[in-house]
Amino acid sequence: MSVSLRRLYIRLLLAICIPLILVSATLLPVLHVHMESRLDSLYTEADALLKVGQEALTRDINESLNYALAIAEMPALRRYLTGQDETLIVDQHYSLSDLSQLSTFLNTLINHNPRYTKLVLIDNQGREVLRAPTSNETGPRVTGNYHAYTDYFGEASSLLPRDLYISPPGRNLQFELLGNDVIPVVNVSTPVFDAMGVRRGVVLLSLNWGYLTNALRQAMLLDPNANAILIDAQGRWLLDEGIPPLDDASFGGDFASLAPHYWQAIQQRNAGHASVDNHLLRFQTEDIRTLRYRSLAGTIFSENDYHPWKLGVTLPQPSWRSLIEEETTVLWFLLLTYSVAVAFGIFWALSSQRQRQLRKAAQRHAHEVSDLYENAPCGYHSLDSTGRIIKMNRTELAWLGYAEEEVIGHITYRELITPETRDRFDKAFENVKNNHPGSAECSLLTRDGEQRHVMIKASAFYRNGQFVHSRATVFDLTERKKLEEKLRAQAMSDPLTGVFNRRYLQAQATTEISRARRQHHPIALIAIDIDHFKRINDTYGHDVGDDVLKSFTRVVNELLRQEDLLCRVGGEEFAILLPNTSLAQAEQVAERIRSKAAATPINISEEHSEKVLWLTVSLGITAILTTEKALKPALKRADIGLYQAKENGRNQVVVNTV
Ligand SMILES: Nc1nc2c(ncn2[C@@H]2O[C@H](COP(=O)(O)OP(=O)(O)OP(=O)(O)O)[C@@H](O)[C@H]2O)c(=O)[nH]1
Repeated sequence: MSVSLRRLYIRLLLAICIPLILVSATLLPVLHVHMESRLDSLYTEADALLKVGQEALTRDINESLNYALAIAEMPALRRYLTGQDETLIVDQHYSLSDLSQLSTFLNTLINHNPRYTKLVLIDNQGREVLRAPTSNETGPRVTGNYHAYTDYFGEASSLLPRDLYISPPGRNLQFELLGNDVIPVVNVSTPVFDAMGVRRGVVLLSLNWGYLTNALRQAMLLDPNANAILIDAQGRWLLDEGIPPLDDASFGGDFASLAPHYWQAIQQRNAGHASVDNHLLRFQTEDIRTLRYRSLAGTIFSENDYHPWKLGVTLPQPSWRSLIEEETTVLWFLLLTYSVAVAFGIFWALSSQRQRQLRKAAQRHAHEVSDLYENAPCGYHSLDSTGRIIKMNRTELAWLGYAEEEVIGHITYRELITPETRDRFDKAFENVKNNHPGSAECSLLTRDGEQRHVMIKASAFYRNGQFVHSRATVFDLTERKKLEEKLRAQAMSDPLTGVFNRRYLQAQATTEISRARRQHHPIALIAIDIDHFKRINDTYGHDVGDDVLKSFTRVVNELLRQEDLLCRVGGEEFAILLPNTSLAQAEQVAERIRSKAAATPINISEEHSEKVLWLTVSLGITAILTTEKALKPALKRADIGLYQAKENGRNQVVVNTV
């Protein structure tokens, strides 16, 4: 995977993740606050429900206790119970109709109040003397039940007036009539005293515990999700039905083992809140013995290990999911925000990738341009209005042999130009400063003292009508000049021997003649022809003839001054222009050539063997008149001398005077 592609993927990942993080960072506090407020209201609701439930339960129990006390203090009941005491003389005034009235009253009371399951009057010996509701078979009279060993009788027998004993909630299995439902009951007993304050027995009132606790459940109906908890000090379940999530609980069940988490939370404190199994538990301790809601009771007794009870309310706690599901508008808004953010992020990732590609392309382009500027095959420079160099490319610096820091801002370009060509530069630079194109062919002086012939073409950079700097392109003409020189030399020289040719002789002769005229110097011309050259060609071949020609020119050149001009004017014919030379001097030169040629052996190789050739030359000499405009007449005269030398037998010099 390429680096740029990997970078794109990372950016896309960021584009998706960063909005997600930002949206989550925004959402979480909002949801958290929301959750907090939900929890607060849940706490408030739990408190309210607990209070309502507690009041309902308390009110019903207190009323029941008050009823028990009121019954115990009924005069008719007291009288009846006193009459049942065998140790006393039977009350003559207590008739059967009184008993019937009392029984009817009590039956009515019990039958019409579902809160109670039974009422039993017990004498001091524990014998049951009256019961409501009454069985049809037995009538209101004694049933024969004996309560002497029951807790409620035992406890109430020793209580003071208005004291009460409350039994632990339990099933109504003792002395119940067969056919009655088995239901949870609480037995409340209180002593009965006669008007004289003598203890006459005990009143037992069995409370329908399911009915009483129903008030608690009714209170929970305020919230369909709310459930009540009521357990005794040992962790026994005191409601006749279970609650979710304790559906298995039944009256008397071991709550502590059925719901250990709840039990653990409840057991630790008397009251408070706890979060258990995704439910909020609000609970408090209730001691039925200390309930004093409009109570007439004195002291209330009970068995200690049953009290106090724990009364609680559970409410399901809000979950994050339920919270989000409730806030669908917020959820949609956040999803929209997230989508927009992701879309924007992806757009950003793609566009930044594109920008990066463009930037890279621009950098590459700039680099290419810079490279082209710096390493172009021509020089580039910029000059300020004073001609100081403000920019110069590497190529031109290399030509000149300077480092950039030595040139830029330190010297004027003019200083780099030879004095001979400086005027051309100055003129061209003036043109450029006047916003006209300027060009000049100049020679640059390099650091090594060499010269470079260049063509400078420049234009001006103007801003707001003001000259800012010049921009020049410099073409190196040195090589071209050399080539031109070479071509010119080639055009002027004989390709075989390297000496000048006839054209050059004629051109140079004009110059030399006019100089001789100006300087009043003599000037002479020698014509030379190799004798019997044809024979050499014919005998040894044309190549050997060429070698002989080259060898001869080398011999002659060694005998001449630098200003003398040896030229090949024909096949084996040569001419020598001798500036500043008199005819006599020319004759001496000619003689030297003749004798040297005749005395110089020429080595040739023929069919794998070395041979030596000897040759002679004939020469004609003439002086060039300064009145003559061209070489032609003098050349003719020299040729005549040459022919004469040939005629005379060759290998000789003939002077042809005018
Ligand atoms: N090898 C060679 N031979 C050349 C060249 N130019 C001319 N020649 C030959 O030079 C010879 C000149 O011959 P001629 O004019 O008869 O003169 P010669 O043989 O030197 O006789 P004289 O001049 O009378 O002494 C000819 O055979 C040409 O072909 C050349 O460049 N190379």
